[in-house]
Amino acid sequence: MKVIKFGGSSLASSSQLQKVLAIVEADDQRKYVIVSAPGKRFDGDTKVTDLLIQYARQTIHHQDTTAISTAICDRYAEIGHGFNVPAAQLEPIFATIRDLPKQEYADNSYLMAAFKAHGERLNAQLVAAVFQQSGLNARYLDPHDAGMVVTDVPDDAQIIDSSYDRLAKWADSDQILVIPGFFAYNRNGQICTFSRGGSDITGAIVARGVHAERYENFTDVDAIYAVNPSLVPQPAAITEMTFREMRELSYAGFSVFHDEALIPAIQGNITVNVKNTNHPEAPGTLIKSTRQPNPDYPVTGIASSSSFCSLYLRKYLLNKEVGLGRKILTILENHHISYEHMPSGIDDLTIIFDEHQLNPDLEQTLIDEISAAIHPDEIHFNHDYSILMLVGENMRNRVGIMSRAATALADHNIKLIMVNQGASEISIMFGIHDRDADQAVIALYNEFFQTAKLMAEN
Ligand SMILES: Nc1ncnc2c1ncn2[C@@H]1O[C@H](COP(=O)(O)OP(=O)(O)O)[C@@H](O)[C@H]1O
Ligand SMILES: N[C@@H](CC(=O)OP(=O)(O)O)C(=O)O
Repeated sequence: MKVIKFGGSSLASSSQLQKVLAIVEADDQRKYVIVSAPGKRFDGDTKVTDLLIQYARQTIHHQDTTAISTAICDRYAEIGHGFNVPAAQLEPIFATIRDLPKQEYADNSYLMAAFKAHGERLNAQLVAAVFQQSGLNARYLDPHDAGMVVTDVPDDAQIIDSSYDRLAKWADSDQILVIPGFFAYNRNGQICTFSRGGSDITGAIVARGVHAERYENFTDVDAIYAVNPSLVPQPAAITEMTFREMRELSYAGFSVFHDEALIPAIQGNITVNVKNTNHPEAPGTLIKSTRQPNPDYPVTGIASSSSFCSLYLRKYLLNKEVGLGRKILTILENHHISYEHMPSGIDDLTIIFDEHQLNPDLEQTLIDEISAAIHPDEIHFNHDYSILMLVGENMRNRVGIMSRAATALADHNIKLIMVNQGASEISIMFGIHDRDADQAVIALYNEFFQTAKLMAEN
């Protein structure tokens, strides 16, 4: 049995859904179909999830929502009309969209979560109707009925482990189950979503729950490439990579697959196959527990992400002060803030955060409270901060990778603000300025892929 997830780009229009239908029909092992909300049809288009976010904001601010709700209905109408779905089946979808503001929500964060989740929920209902009309034995399965219960964080929920036993009851389904991605319910029955891009997470959870042999993740690229293809034309395609490699790369910017989706796949040891809806015969990329090393390429992938910021603090004799780390971490904990990394020196400490957790007021509060607690000689936030990651299982036993990387970056005059090697055996992390990020990825790609290619050819 396979779990198969289609991203927003694969479901953006009726012509894309035709391809999805053909893919599902082509393999009777594809029994669990996870769907995202309709995504972008062309460059500059808006994803339905983003339209729903606008709709939620206008509702919260008591603005006129006629235009935005019509725009959302139109996206479902185009898909439904493309398959001649009867009005009797489309009308409840439109009514649900129009009635979203009339429902009761505990507060605005649950309102936002419920609005966003309807992108997936209504699309899964529509896709199930299209499948049935095309003769497939398919039905919609709501995350509630599937048994998926998540933590009570409306926009960044985590699956609760007991969900897996309930999901197991759906194993070996005869029917094709069409399940919306991206959301589930907390213990009070309220909708909470995963973080953005989280339909990948639903797919991995269902794959683990029903003990799938494979999790196929269909998107709009032929493979996961060694670098983001928007930076380098036709970069090297990765045919196989390990879970650990992909987790580090997706965390640092490979948006093609959500980093949190790897955890259920690892726990269930389920091979993930990233494939292209527009080119399903291409083998795509396999993500699995182990892989064959290729000695010519010590590096598997290079990623960068600007969604980080750092808090720098200097205090003389920082290394001698007992309890300093605890005082800082307690302040962060009191504000429900997690940190990503914390490299330290003799007198200096840098704490790297996911920028989305912070805002100017909170930053000032943190500076004030940390200053009162430890009296630093210098303390400030730095937002011009990107993380650059060089990842590869083969780096583990190789000498000189750091030297090659640092030289390639220096040759392009790229300043290193932070270097972190050692915490992970399979990656090197650099902190650099945002403005250098793209050039840094290209410089490292040329060093580790173009040079290796030339050597292999000669
Ligand atoms: N290393 C990479 N390899 C392939 N695609 C990547 C990579 N890094 C970023 N991407 C981007 O990820 C996109 C696919 O992810 P996403 O937009 O979330 O698709 P979907 O709509 O299927 O969920 C690709 O179109 C590409 O622009
Ligand atoms: N629709 C949600 C969840 C998701 O996973 O979407 P996509 O598969 O289009 O990345 C989002 O935009 O965040």
